[in-house]
Amino acid sequence: MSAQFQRDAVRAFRFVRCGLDAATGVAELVYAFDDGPELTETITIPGAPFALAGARAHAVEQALRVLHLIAGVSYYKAAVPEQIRIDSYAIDADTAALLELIYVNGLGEFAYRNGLNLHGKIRFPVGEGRGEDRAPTLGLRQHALVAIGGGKDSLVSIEALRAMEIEQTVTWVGGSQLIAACAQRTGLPTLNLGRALAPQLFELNRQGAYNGHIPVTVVNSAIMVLAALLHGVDQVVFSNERSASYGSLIEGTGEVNHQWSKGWACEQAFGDYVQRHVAADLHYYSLLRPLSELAVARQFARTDRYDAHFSSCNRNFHILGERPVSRWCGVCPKCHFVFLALAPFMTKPRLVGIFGRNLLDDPAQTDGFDALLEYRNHKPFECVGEGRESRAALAALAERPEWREDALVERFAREIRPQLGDDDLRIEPLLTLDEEQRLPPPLWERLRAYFAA
Ligand SMILES: CC(=O)N[C@H]1[C@@H](OP(=O)(O)OP(=O)(O)OC[C@H]2O[C@@H](n3ccc(=O)[nH]c3=O)[C@H](O)[C@@H]2O)O[C@H](CO)[C@@H](O)[C@@H]1O[C@H](C)C(=O)N[C@@H](C)C(=O)N[C@@H](CCC(=O)O)C(=O)O
Ligand SMILES: Nc1ncnc2c1ncn2[C@@H]1O[C@H](COP(=O)(O)OP(=O)(O)OP(=O)(O)O)[C@@H](O)[C@H]1O
Repeated sequence: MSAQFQRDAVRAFRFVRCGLDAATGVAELVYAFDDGPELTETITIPGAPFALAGARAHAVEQALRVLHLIAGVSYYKAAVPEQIRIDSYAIDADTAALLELIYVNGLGEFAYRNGLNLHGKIRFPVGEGRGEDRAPTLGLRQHALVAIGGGKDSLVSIEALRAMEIEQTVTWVGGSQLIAACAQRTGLPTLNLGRALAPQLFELNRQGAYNGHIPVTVVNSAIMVLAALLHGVDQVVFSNERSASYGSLIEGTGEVNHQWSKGWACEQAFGDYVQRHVAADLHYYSLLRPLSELAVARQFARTDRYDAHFSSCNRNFHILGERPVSRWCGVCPKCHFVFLALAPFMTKPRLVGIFGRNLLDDPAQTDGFDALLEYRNHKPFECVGEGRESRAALAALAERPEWREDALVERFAREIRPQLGDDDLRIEPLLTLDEEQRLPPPLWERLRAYFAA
């Protein structure tokens, strides 16, 4: 970008065009501010050439457009202008409603941190004379593209699908070596989807664009839906647990959910949309929706297959910047939470071996753990479990001889626990399966049996 970016002078964000080259599997998603230079994000789906015709070609076009519209959130946020324009195709009211839901809620943390109010401000233009599309059934092959993120959650799903003998391909977006190593460790077929943000975005950031969190899970979901159609398979599986539906409670503001696009509202809206507008037999669902973070941690602890490979620490996943020296930084909210969530279900030497140290015996981490407990602070803007899960996990550790003398466990028992009622501190009620989920019905029954076993 040559001219200096003046975010407040921008009038319109434009969805310029999108296209897919079926011969190479490369999709281009093009955006612009006003009449400024084009910003092009590139998505690469391996496996080309793809033979597309008839209803499948139409479904691919629909999936490409919805990806274009959702991935635009990374660029729109740079200026949050009054106007949104779609230059090369029209959308219906249903599509506009989905996008407004995703943009307003998925940018909730971004808006809060930047002092913006997006409610009622984001309006996608609805084209004239378009009725609602009803997607046909395409006869997709029974097979799951399962998203892998390098952390514990997706590995729990992958092992569950393996146990239930569901054919799966372990799939991820981007160039993370850590995710690649976990994927390889599964021993299953893999698929690595390419995503390159428009390089000018980083320059816009340097020039004072608005910046902040975007709903990355629904962007990855839309990429995987496109990949599923190109590969002719009928399931896109994520591993978002029920705890993700609950945000941080901010005094004077209300609930702000960092992980909104991992929550139930997003899964329902996006999954239903895909079946109505893209392909009636393409199922998008989260296998872990019925589980809390603690239930996922308990399940993860049942095998040590990934101990030396996985990491939930987000410092591993930056696009820009240096790679961390260790898989676990040990000081961020995700390290704190995952250590705490696994502790009730693993031997202490195994857990300390994974992290390389005992985070609960380090007084320097007091504030970090207090935020998880919602004690004198709100739950961090990160993908961590609910406050009640952290409180129940610490209460359980306070009863265990091997943990109770560690600095932060001892402090919890002395200072915090007496202020809490016993009902708030039991782990067992947090381990039950919830009914809220959108798994294909026969799979739900089998999954129930698997987790109960
Ligand atoms: C790795 C990470 O946590 N990144 C967040 C961080 O970004 P940062 O500037 O420190 O570095 P980069 O990730 O390299 O990004 C550089 C800039 O690129 C833009 N950008 C990046 C990805 C994208 O999809 N769209 C973008 O526009 C952005 O301008 C970046 O500054 O801080 C940002 C907030 O300022 C966060 O938005 C970055 O988060 C990434 C989108 C990300 O992938 N985060 C996941 C690790 C993450 O938070 N996953 C959650 C799921 C949450 C959800 O679905 O909403 C999880 O752990 O479960
Ligand atoms: N690069 C990626 N490509 C595709 N899917 C991803 C990617 N990163 C994360 N995901 C998926 O997004 C969802 C949310 O990610 P999240 O980080 O919570 O999961 P995780 O890495 O499996 O576990 P953890 O919570 O321990 O980090 C998961 O279903 C995960 O598989």
